[in-house]
Amino acid sequence: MGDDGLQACGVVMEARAPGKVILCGEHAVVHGATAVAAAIGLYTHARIHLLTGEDNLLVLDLPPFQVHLSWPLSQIQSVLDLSSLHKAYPQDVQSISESWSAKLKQLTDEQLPADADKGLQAGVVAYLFLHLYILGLQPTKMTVTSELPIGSGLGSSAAFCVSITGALLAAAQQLDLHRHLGPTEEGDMQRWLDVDDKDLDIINRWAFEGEKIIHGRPSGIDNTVSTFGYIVKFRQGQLSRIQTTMPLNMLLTNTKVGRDTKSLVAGVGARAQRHPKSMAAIFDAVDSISEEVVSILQSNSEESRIEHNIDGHAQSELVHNTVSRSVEEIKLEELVQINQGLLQSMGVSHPCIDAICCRTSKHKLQSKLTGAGGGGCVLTLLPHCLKSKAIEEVKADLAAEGFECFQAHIGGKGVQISKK
Ligand SMILES: Nc1ncnc2c1ncn2[C@@H]1O[C@H](COP(=O)(O)OP(=O)(O)O)[C@@H](O)[C@H]1O
Ligand SMILES: C[C@@](O)(CCOP(=O)(O)O)CC(=O)O
Ligand SMILES: [Mg+2]
Repeated sequence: MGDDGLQACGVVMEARAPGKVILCGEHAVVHGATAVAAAIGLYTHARIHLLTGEDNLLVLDLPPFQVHLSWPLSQIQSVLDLSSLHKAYPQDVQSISESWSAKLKQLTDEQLPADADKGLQAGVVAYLFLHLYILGLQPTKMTVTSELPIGSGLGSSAAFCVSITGALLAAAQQLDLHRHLGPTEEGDMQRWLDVDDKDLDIINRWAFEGEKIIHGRPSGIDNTVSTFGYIVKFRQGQLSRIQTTMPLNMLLTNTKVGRDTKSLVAGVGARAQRHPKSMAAIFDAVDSISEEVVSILQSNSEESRIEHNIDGHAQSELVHNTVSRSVEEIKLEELVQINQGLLQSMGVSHPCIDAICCRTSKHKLQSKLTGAGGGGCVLTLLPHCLKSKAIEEVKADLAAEGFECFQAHIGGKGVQISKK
């Protein structure tokens, strides 16, 4: 018996799914443009315990929200028509119907405290939907923790959907897992297993259905990069992995201004309806930026990183604005600056985001919002030659303004599973 008095039957599965940064193309990607995103080394963990039949409950623990919810299976059965579930099996990905959406909201609202975070309802509805469709009415306890700031543009909603989908499919014994032979991450004693590619596709498609419940109209880029990891180019549901030897270092700064992706995406959609031609031109410009970013990342780095002087002597780096940069870094910084300008035109910047861009530009560094904007996080490109002392100066400058800065590993693996 656990601390909470529940009878776990010994099967525990855990999935971890990374957050992301969008290097270029957020919002425009919802309207069909190309975007480039990378997984970051901050994870959401979903741990599922199968409970014995004595505990006829679905239990959901969300420590970041200090929320503990539990539904008797009999209550769920009395509210929902579960006949559609008999036909469903995990490979057959389904969308939530209007009637299920209304009933799951009702089940959620009965459990959530009156002062609960307003975005939380959608997350809980996504959990109930994914649980009932993937694992059915099996009694379980799911605990979801996260290293990601929630509602800050780092893809916590997608990491939430991907991790719970991974845990549910693992508990349903629907995943082929591979032991990877590489070293475990420093300090991480847990053994993480990679998921077979065909199963990653199923995780991704269910997680997209969860993102739809939370976001309204997601492009799918966040769940895709959280599932598959690495650096991806994404356009209209199609992804391609970007291999690059270019060092991609960035500083992430959290404005700590709360916002939700759903209303920002809806706001851009409304602006596009009011000004279809002008906004289409902006989305086209973003598409060109992303294509250019992809070709920079994929350029034959060693060769093109060498700039030749007029007298024919090669110099490996250019001195641009006092810090040495490769030609690619200069181009990337300009594209980041242009993309931020276009995001401002879409109406998704914020005075705090503008203040961070302004602060970092005083250090000759370029920044843009990442994710939905309206607050949340800003990324700042750090040229590979920038000394750690200079990085500390930028961080101190931003901290003095009340902003929180951090660095994260860029371009790591996607969802992984651990069995206990
Ligand atoms: N660990 C979590 N537990 C519960 N819900 C979560 C968690 N992480 C994300 N969510 C859901 O995702 C929403 C935030 O998503 P969103 O507005 O897209 O911001 P972002 O994805 O940039 O963090 C939350 O309101 C909640 O519904
Ligand atoms: C604005 C958007 O491009 C990214 C949203 O990312 P986030 O939820 O703010 O982490 C929306 C989407 O692509 O689904
Ligand atoms: Mg999100």
